[in-house]
This record gives sequence, structure tokens and C-alpha cells, in this order.
Amino acid sequence: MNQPKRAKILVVDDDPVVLKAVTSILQREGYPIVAIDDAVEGLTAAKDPSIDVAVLDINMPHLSGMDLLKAIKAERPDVEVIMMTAYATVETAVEAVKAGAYDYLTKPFEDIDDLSLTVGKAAERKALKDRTRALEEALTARSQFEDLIGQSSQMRAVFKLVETVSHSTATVLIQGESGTGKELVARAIHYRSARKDKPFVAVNCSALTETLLESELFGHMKGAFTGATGNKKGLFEAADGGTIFLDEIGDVPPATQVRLLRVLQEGEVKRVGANEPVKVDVRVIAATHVDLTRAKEQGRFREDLFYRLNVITIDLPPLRDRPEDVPLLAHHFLKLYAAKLDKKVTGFTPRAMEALTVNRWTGNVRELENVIERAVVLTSNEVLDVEDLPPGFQEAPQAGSPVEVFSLAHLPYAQAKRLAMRAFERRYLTALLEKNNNNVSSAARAAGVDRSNFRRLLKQYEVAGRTMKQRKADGNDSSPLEVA
Ligand SMILES: Nc1ncnc2c1ncn2[C@@H]1O[C@H](COP(=O)(O)OP(=O)(O)OP(=O)(O)O)[C@@H](O)[C@H]1O
Repeated sequence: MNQPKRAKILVVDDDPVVLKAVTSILQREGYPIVAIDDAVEGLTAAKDPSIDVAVLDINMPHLSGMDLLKAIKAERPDVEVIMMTAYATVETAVEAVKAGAYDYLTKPFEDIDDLSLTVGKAAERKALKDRTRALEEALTARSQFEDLIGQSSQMRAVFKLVETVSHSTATVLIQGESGTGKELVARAIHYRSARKDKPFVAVNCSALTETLLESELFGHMKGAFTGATGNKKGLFEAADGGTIFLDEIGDVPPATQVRLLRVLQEGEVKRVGANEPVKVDVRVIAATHVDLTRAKEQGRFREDLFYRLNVITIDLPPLRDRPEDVPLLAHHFLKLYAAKLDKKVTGFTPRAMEALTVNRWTGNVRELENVIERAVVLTSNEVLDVEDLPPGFQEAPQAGSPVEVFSLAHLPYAQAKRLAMRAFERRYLTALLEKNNNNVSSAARAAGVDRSNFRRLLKQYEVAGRTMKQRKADGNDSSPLEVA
């Protein structure tokens, strides 16, 4: 089974017996360990950027664990620190948590599960922080395209095209399903062009009746039609020197198509009811979610206008064809809405991100944005989980649910296979545990997997296992559950 990168743990304790015990427990769990018996040397070791979690004794000569914690946090704030303390110094440990430690453990350990679980959780938190930082770095790298986010090869090709066409005044036709970001691309072209200080005017051509659309686009003279009580400038005139974005161009009625063609050919508009045209200098960017070539072939869209508009085409792929953009977009919207709503929501659990990535997104990026906004509004978690997503997402491949191969068919083979394997592994682990009465040792034996590796898999797939501590809390210490 695929293992994620293991967190590297630094253990610092001047007591050789404890140092050895902690090291061997964590090594058995599969973590790479750096064991140091001196606090000052421990500080040097913590500077190694590959260290993820530090487990520190609180009482050490030369430099106290508390000072070491502060020094590590100052140098490497991302490292998660766990303090080890004797019962007598619990108060200091509480102080340590206030000073930034992730948690503390009391010695002697009552249950070695506590050590592995606490280290496991700290490692998970560090991994989440690393993932979040990587996404943020990718977002910063993209910032020169304003808010246009994407790292897939398809979107990189779009960015390149945006960059090229923004230096010309050629008419651009943007094609893509609803919610794929057509307007955003149009804005990116305008704001990167020499026209950026002039107006960007967006018109939705499908939202208006023919008369209203014509009057909106070209303006009208007083008395041109019922209700035309004065002279009115149209949007083409309003956009003079800038860019006009004609959304849903495929819905423009035939008579308006003729007028549009004239603007494109002559560079002038005639207000409805006017005799004389007015010169305008407007760049036209049009967008459509319908197949304009088909509309042209079926006679619904004028061929001459089609060729006038279609000088440069930008095709925006549906989100389901570029699932690698989902984490970046999801993180972008998370940051946006967490800030807007003033909520501390910092990331996604791997399961939530997986559910988002396999979704078909028929409403494309707009739907993803809505899902994240809803989750940020409703959640009381700091890290969004599948339960924060709409009900349909909670049925995405996960423990106990059948793998919907169909739902993966839109993904590239390697990614579909990985997700299907993960779903299978979760289901397998859940079923195996159930079959073995929740006894981790016997489930591990039945699977032919070493117990600590098996526990790691349970944790990785978030399959609930109950620890000795939980069993004690339940007053159910003698349950058939596994005893460490
Ligand atoms: N690549 C992207 N990066 C960031 N946000 C995006 C991206 N694509 C779309 N969005 C966001 O998704 C929403 C929908 O985008 P937009 O309105 O540009 O889509 P559209 O294709 O013009 O949709 P429609 O055809 O329905 O008008 C907007 O809030 C936009 O900011």
C-alpha cells in the first residue's frame, strides 16, 4: 500500500533510558528519528529543515526544555513540539503549551499508545501545514494573473494565450461551460492590456430582450421606441478606449447580430433611432457556452460575424478535466471566504480534498466556490472535513461505500487508480476491523501486516480505532479491543 512521506522526529532527553525507549517506540511506528541527549545539541539538530516534530524533555541541564522549545519555535515555527514531563512539573508543561508546544506527555508513560498517537497527530498537523504552505506558494506564483488560478497544463496554456492576446487588440472568443471562468479570463486580458486604465464593460447578451439589448449596446435617441424618453449612450460608447465583454454571444438575436457586425467592421455604432454613426475604439471579447460552430452550421449564428469574432479562440476546459486544479482553487476560495467571514479555517483533511477532487463539478469553478463558501459559513472546525461538504460529497468513495468507478471515469488513469485504491484500502480496513471485533492486533494478523504498520494504515485512512485511553475513559478496559 502507498505510504505518504513519514514525518522526521527529533527526540531530546538527557536521560538515556527514556531517550532509548521513546526512540524505539517511534522507530517501530516507522518514523525516521534523530535522538539527542543534550538540549544545546538538540537546538542545532532542530535547525535541520527535514525535522517535522520535536519531542523534548522538560527538565534538562544547560538549557531547559522550556528554553529549547522557545528557541525552536523562534527558528522553526512550523515544527510541532511535544514536551515530556514528570507529573510534578505538569504546570510547566501547561505553560509550554501556552508558549506554542503542540501537547505534552507525562512520564513515565502509562500507555505507549499515548506517545504514538500524540506524535502521529502532531505529524499530521505538520503535514497539513506543509500542504497548505505549498498551495499558498503555488497561489503566490500565480498572482500575476490576478485571481485566475490553475496549475494544470490546460490552464497554463490558457495563461500563455492570455498573455499573448493581451498585447494585441484582436477580437477574442472564449468558449467553455458555464462557471469555467470565461469572464475572469476576459478581465485578465483587459487588465494586462494597454487599455487597462479605460473601462471594462461586461454585458450578458442572453439576459435582455432584443429591443433592450440593442438599446443597451448601441444606445438610443429620444422617441426611438416606446419608453425612450431621452437620448442614451450605449455600452459600446461607454467602453470607448477599453474593452467590451459580450457574454453568451450565441444568444444574440439575428437583427442584433447584423448591428454587431457593423460595429466590428466599421468601428462605429449607430444609436437606435439615430441617423449618424459615432466612431468608437473598443476591443471586443465574446464568450459562449454553446458550440458556436454548430450554431453557425445550423444557421442560428451569422457566418460573417462568427469569423469576425473568432480571430483568436480560448477554450476553457471543464473543471472535471483538470482535477489537479481543484486543491489550488479550493484553497484559494477557503482563504477568500475565511477572511471575508472572519473565521479561522485553515485547510482540508485529506478525505475532504479527495472528495472535492473526484467530484464531477457540472457547475465548474462557480460550483466549487459555492461549496467552499457554504462549508466555511457552516463549519465549526478549523480544518474542513467531508462532513462540512454538502451531503452528496459525503458519499464520495470512502469507508464503507462502494467505489463508483463511473464517478472516476473523468479523471486521468493514474489519478483514478490511486483514488480507487485508497477507497478500496479504507473499505478493506473497515471490514477487517469489524470482522475482528475491533481488535487491532488480530486484524493486523489476519491482514498479514505488522501491527504498527497496520495501526499507521488505520490512522492514514482515518478508520476509527479506539485507544487504551479511550477504553479506560469508557470504563471498558477489559473490552475485547486490542491491548498494546
Ligand atoms: N481559474 C479560476 N480561478 C479563480 N476563480 C475562478 C476561476 N475560474 C472561475 N472562477 C470563479 O468562478 C466564478 C465563475 O466564473 P466566471 O463568471 O468567470 O465564469 P463564466 O464561465 O463566465 O460563467 P457563465 O458562463 O455562467 O457566465 C467566479 O466567481 C470566478 O471568480
